[in-house]
Amino acid sequence: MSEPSALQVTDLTVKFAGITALDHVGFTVEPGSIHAVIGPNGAGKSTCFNVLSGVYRATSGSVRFGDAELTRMAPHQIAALGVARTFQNIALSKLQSVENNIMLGRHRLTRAGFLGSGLRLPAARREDRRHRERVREIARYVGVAQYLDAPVGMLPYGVQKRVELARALAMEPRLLLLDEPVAGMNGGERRQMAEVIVAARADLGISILLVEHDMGMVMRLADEVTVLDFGRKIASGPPAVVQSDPEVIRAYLGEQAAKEQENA
Ligand SMILES: Nc1ncnc2c1ncn2[C@@H]1O[C@H](COP(=O)(O)OP(=O)(O)OP(=O)(O)O)[C@@H](O)[C@H]1O
Repeated sequence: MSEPSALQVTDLTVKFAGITALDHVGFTVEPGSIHAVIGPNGAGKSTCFNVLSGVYRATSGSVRFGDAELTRMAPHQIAALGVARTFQNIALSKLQSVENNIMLGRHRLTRAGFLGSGLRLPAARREDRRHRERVREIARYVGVAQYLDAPVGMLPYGVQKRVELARALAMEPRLLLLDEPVAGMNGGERRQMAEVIVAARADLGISILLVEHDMGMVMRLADEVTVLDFGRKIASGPPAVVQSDPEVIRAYLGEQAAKEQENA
């Protein structure tokens, strides 16, 4: 077991042509905690996630996971450190079975590699069997074991989201980045997903960083919340404190007013 590591974001700035999407943002995800990043539309949440997982480059600032500096790493190098992510829009192979999709998460842990498994060498076969056993275990854990042989595209949306979580867990991560894990789900699906997230933290001891629009979910799940607005951090702290912060209320009321104006 490797030592638990904190994720430390310091002075993170990301500029696109003419837009400062993140402006000197800082926060720490403590080992074993659930940390939420929230904020109105366009606040910079996705940009932040994309920098943490190596998809976007930071303009300046630092992201450290334990001793590693992530800002200059490619996505696969970050994944190899034990940082797994899910996507806002499901990124699974729709025609492939649930089992094969979850297996993809185990690639970084596969020693035999493509050549060995392609030639069906005995060692590769044994390894493949071991990985498939773990995949079935994880599938049971997130409640999708009954769908292992089904093509992902045939399954209800809420199940697909759980398969995506299973694929991320199959990487045996130390830090899990969840991008809007309950977006588009109904009430029952949201509750199930929340239970799995809480259980994953408790049973596996991993840290979880989530971006989420569902405030009820954030308030129930998160130990710490960081609030962004127009790329700046405007508040941080435990959910109850953040919820009653005047600047946070103002930011969300501003968003509400903008929506009402759009609909008028
Ligand atoms: N690839 C990009 N190129 C140019 N501008 C971008 C890019 N990605 C994000 N932005 C801009 O950066 C700002 C922050 O966007 P971001 O998507 O990070 O916000 P968000 O908080 O995730 O919003 P939402 O809740 O709507 O997903 C926005 O002004 C957005 O238009």
